[in-house]
Amino acid sequence: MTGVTNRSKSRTLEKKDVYSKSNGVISNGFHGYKEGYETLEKSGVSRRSVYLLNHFFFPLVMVGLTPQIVMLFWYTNVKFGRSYTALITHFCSHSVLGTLIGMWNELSIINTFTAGVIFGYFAWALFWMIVLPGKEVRGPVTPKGNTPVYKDNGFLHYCVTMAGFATLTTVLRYNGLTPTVVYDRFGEFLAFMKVFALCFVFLLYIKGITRPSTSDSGKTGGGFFSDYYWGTELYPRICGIDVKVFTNCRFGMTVWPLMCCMYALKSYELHGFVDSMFVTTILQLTYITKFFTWEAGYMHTIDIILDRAGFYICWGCLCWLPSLYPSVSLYLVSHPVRLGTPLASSILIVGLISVLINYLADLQRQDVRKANGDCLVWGRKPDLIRAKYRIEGGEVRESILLASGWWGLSRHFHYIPEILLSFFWTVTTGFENVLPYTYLIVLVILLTHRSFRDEQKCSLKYGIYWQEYCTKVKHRIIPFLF
Ligand SMILES: NC(=O)C1=CN([C@@H]2O[C@H](COP(=O)(O)OP(=O)(O)OC[C@H]3O[C@@H](n4cnc5c(N)ncnc54)[C@H](OP(=O)(O)O)[C@@H]3O)[C@@H](O)[C@H]2O)C=CC1
Ligand SMILES: CC(C)CCC[C@@H](C)[C@H]1CC[C@H]2C3=CC=C4C[C@@H](O)CC[C@]4(C)[C@H]3CC[C@]12C
Repeated sequence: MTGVTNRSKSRTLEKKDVYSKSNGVISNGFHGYKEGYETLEKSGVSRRSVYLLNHFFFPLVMVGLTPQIVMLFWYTNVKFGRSYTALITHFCSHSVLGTLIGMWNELSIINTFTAGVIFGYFAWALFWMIVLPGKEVRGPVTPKGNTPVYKDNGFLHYCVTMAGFATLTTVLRYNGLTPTVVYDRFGEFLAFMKVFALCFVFLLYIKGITRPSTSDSGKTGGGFFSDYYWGTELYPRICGIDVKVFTNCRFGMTVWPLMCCMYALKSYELHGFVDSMFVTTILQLTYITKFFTWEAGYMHTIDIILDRAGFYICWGCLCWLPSLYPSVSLYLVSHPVRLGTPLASSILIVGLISVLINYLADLQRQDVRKANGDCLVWGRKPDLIRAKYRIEGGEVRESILLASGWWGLSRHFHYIPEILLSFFWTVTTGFENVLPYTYLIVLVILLTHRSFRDEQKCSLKYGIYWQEYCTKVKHRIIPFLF
């Protein structure tokens, strides 16, 4: 072990001069637009066009389209027999605008029941977020040199909320009621959340400019749409509550399992026990439980350290996530599939193995850093790169890049079990319809895009040390292929 550490140290010294010339300064959260220009300029695209594309058209298109997509996705589920073909045929005969107007006319967005349930849940989540105990954990140092501190009570919060839901369900059923009313009126919930979240993100935009919580804030320099989409603050806190922890973990990631349970219950009310629903529910709940046991690790991912609290992250977790992530369960409520015990248990087993691999990979890089490299990886001394980087102000820090174990197979190997897992929880629906595969398709796009964004960030942060990692571990996601 010492050998590895010493070797790394001397390598670092050899590189000192090169490092100071390399671009070792951490990106300030603006997603490396400068590098984007340079690459595109080389290919003949003018700086002005790239600027407009990155700062104006892309955010504008995303802010304009994704809220409609969320609603249309739900509408296809309930109105068009879960068929994209039927939706497109309707577009052709009634126009897209006509379809959207028809959809909105069917919804009463402002109703006290929907608002009551949503704000009731907010109050519940905030209450437990504040009162539940948790170890103090420190996030990574920010580009401006701040170190955010979190209370690690996510797993407890998850347990309390699931127990609360079980109790509420029992009480309601005892009185002849059911929580599956959320399934019946999901369109209203979604419409309310969509509008609420758009306004909330606007308030965050204003807050980031006028009353930021920390120095990791400010405009992106790309105009209103860029600021609204990417956010104006990295770690906004309101009355001590961390906004991103709330939107991502206490809302998005907690509402997802609640909805899975609600859909499973609805399916049970309609069809009795259905094995496909059972398998998909167990796989999703296992994945989410895994997330909460590792929540402190999530504080080191680009969602938290790079992405600001804007439309992408906050609207995404308040609206996109509850609509899309549990959608396989939603589909199975009206399309129950009987798999039979051998097939159901095979899917369950391979799905659980996928969660385990994904978990072990995330844990491995975390453990190696915690032990400062003084540990074994797959029974051997780890292959490490002690990468230096500079934070704003010039201070140099060091971080470990693991180049063996899961992180030696490819640079984002853990995305493979993540994708396989969602394939397994989706394949329970069979191959009749493409609609339940929407989440899987979006996930593949999201993770591929994320791998590029992350590598751009790491390359900016670590300079030649990142190049060294890329030389050692040649492939991005799929070993020997990509
Ligand atoms: N279902 C979904 O929608 C999604 C799920 N996920 C899942 O979330 C989890 C975390 O996501 P992930 O994309 O990994 O998070 P991140 O992309 O944020 O993690 C990447 C970070 O890890 C550090 N890192 C990169 N390579 C190494 C290495 N070789 N050794 C040590 N540290 C390294 C770098 O941060 P540093 O600056 O600290 O060096 C890098 O920025 C995964 O399990 C993923 O599958 C992710 C995205 C979407
Ligand atoms: C606006 C939209 C087009 C896009 C919104 C995307 C976000 C909702 C998602 C982007 C990254 C996602 C996540 C990253 C990592 C995670 C860890 C994993 O273990 C659980 C899931 C998740 C929290 C996941 C949640 C959705 C995103 C934030």
